[in-house]
Amino acid sequence: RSNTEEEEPNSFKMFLQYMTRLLQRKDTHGFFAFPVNDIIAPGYSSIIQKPMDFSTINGKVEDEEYTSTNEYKKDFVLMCQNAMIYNRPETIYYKEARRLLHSGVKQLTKDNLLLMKRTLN
Ligand SMILES: COc1ccc(OC)c(-c2cc(C(C)=O)n3cccnc23)c1
Repeated sequence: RSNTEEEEPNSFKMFLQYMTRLLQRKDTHGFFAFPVNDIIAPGYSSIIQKPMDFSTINGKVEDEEYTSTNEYKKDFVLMCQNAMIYNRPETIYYKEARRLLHSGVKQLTKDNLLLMKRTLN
C-alpha cells in the first residue's frame, strides 16, 4: 500500500466510496438504499437467496471486503437482478432496477473505471 492504513483511508476504498455515491444517486426513490424485508415484499426472503442493497455494499466497502472492482460490480449487478427476479416487469421496482443496472454497468466499464482512477489519483 502506498499510505499506511492507520493515517488515511486507502485510495481503493475512496475510489469505491466515490463509485457508490455516483451509483446511489441514480436510485432516486431510495428503493435500493436498504435491505428489502418480507413485510413490504411478501415472501422476499424465500425467493431471493442472496439479498443485496447499497447500505450493505457501503458496509462492505467500509470493512474493505472488496479486493477488486469485479467483486464490487458483482454485488451491484446482484442487487439489480434480485429486483428483476422478485418484481414483475410492469412494476416500478423492476423498471428502476433495469434502468439502474444499465446505467450502472456503463459507469463500471473498464475504460470509465480507468478514467475514474486516473482523475482520483
Ligand atoms: C415504497 O417504498 C419503499 C421503500 C423502501 C424499499 O426498499 C428498501 C422499497 C422496495 C424495494 C423493493 C425492491 C428493491 O425490490 N421493493 C419490492 C417490493 C416492495 N417494496 C420494495 C419500497
